Amino acid sequence: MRIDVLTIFPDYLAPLGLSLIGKAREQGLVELAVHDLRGWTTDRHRTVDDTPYGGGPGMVMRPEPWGQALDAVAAMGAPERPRLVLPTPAGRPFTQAVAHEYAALPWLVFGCGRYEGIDARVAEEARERYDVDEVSLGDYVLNGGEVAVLVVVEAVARLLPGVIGNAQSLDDESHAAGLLEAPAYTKPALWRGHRVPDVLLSGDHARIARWKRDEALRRTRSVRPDLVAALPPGDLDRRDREV
Ligand SMILES: Nc1ccc2ncsc2c1
Repeated sequence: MRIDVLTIFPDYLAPLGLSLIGKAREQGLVELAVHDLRGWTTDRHRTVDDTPYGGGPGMVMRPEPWGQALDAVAAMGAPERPRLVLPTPAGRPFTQAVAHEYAALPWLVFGCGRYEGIDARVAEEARERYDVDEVSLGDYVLNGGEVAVLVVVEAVARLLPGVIGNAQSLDDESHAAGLLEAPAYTKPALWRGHRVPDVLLSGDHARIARWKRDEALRRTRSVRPDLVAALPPGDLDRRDREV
């Protein structure tokens, strides 16, 4: 997978060179390039923002540098048509399903907005050369898209074959099968008066699997009933409904 990131704060993306993503890059599983948007400005002050039409507070990112930058990046991988991902509080929810969708793509280009956002014509015009996707990480607002890109890139890259050592762990984690994961425990069996549930020490794999399923259901019903309601009808058996 190729990943390009456009930002006015390239240093914000430095963590992508560490640990998991760093190894994925070393293994050639991910090819990452971070580009400074100011490289496509033409004035002495390298201006990327201006006052908003219609008034209001703050500044809006100018379309010209974005247009030039997106032209240049599209040309780097042509004739492939990349997915342009624009993190924004006004986007569709970024979920584990979207992470899997992205992980199946050959090329992601991320555009990091700042200020009050990017001139709306940039996303419109980019559709000529990109499949454009505005995504939200949740109902809160950051100062820019960079932190959101760090989250999305990690969520996607870890799904790529070979990036996670034990791929099986992807199957049991939260949201993998529409539920939150069961609580996890390790040694010691007794810690500050708190015992590990006996079933996990039983060695009875069928009972353990059932316990994990029950706990996942209980936890999901408690904090994310919306996820239980969204499960396909066939996913819950009669016993599940009794949990
Ligand atoms: N450009 C921008 C600004 C704020 C924000 N908050 C969550 S994603 C995002 C993206």
